[in-house]
Amino acid sequence: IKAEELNSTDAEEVKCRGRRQSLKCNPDAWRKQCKELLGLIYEREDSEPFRQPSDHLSYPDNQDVIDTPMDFSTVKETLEAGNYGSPLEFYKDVRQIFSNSKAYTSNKKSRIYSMTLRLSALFESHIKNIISEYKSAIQSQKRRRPRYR
Ligand SMILES: CCCCNC(=O)N1CCN(C(=O)c2ccco2)CC1
Repeated sequence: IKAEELNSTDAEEVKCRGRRQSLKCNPDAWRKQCKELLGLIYEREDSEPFRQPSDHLSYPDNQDVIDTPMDFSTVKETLEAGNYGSPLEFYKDVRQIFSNSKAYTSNKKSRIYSMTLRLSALFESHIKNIISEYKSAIQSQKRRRPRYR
C-alpha cells in the first residue's frame, strides 16, 4: 500500500505509532507537563499562601465559606501519587484553589486574592496547551473504525 493511499486516520495512527514518545502522541506526556507547571507555580512568591491547607485558626470563617479546601501541596501529592487520571482532573483541583480564595475574600482588592489572580493567569496560559495536546493524543489513539485482528 502506498502512503498516499492511507486515509487520514491511518496516516495519523502510523505517524503516532512511529512517534509514540514524542509529546504530540504520548497520552501520558501531560503528567510531566503538569509537574513542570506546578514547579513554575511554586517558584512564584504568589503561591506561598496556597502551598499549605488554609489554617482555620487565623481565618475562622474559612470552614463554612469553603466546602472543598484545596492547596498546591495536596495537588502535588495527588499528581505524584498518580491519582489524577487526566490533566482535566488536575485542572479542576487547581481551579478550586483560586475559586476558594475568591469565595473567601471580602474585597476584590485583598492582597491574597490579587495573588491568585496573577497565579491563575500564569496557570491558564500553560494548562490550555497541556489539555489540547492530551486531547489530540487521545484522539489519535482512538481507532475511528473497528479493526479485525
Ligand atoms: C502558609 C500557610 C497559610 C495557609 N493559607 C491560608 O491560611 N490562607 C490562604 C487562603 N486564603 C485566602 O485565599 C484568602 C483570601 C482573602 C483572605 O484570605 C486564606 C488564607
